[in-house]
Amino acid sequence: MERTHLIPENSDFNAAAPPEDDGLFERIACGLEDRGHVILPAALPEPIAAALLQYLSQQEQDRFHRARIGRGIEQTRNQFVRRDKIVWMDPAHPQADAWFNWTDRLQRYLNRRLFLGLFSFESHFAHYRPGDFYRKHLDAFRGESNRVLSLVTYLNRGWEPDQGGELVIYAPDDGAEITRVMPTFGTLVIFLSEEFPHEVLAAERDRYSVAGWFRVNGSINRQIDPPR
Ligand SMILES: O=C(O)CCC(=O)C(=O)O
Ligand SMILES: [Fe+2]
Repeated sequence: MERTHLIPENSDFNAAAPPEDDGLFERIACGLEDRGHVILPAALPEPIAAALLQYLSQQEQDRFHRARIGRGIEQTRNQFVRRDKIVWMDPAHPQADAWFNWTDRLQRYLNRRLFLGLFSFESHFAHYRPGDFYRKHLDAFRGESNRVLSLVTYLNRGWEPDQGGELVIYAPDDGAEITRVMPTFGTLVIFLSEEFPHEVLAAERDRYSVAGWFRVNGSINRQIDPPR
């Protein structure tokens, strides 16, 4: 059997550097350069979204746990700030391959294009049940974190405008509302972590997202900075 015929040319199997990503990566770079944030509806390539959905479907609900606010000993389970449940993604999981491949290529593209010096990436699934929220917050505080870029995408098919669950993004300077993003399937939201306060409004239905952070290397004494 000629196996080469099983894999069409220019298919996503060539994960090394599909040129079709460059248009998308460039749109992201331009948005970040001009405004510090970018919102692209239905932009995540379908095979990657599909792999994420499959990975998500293999996560038993009991693997989701309450997200903690803060780090180390200061971590508290703060029901007033956020109600979602999360599960960190494992880069070694077979269904995580497409996602981490893609975020890796994006990281390299943005480093080349914007000299961001991004060094690592971590991400988790989040599940918001009906009524769950995440109050206005920043993903990183200047000088206290090495999170540079926040990346969010959504895994909800058929989301309707009246179902709530929007991500509200506020301006860095005067705190005015900039935009509301519906959590529709494959929508990409990318913004500077230290700059943009944002919040997740309660929804009428279950809301699934992936949130991730690109970090710079904050290693001290030759210890590689541990993620999270
Ligand atoms: O799900 C979203 O729209 C954003 C989530 C978020 O802000 C976070 O996890 O830090
Ligand atoms: Fe956030």
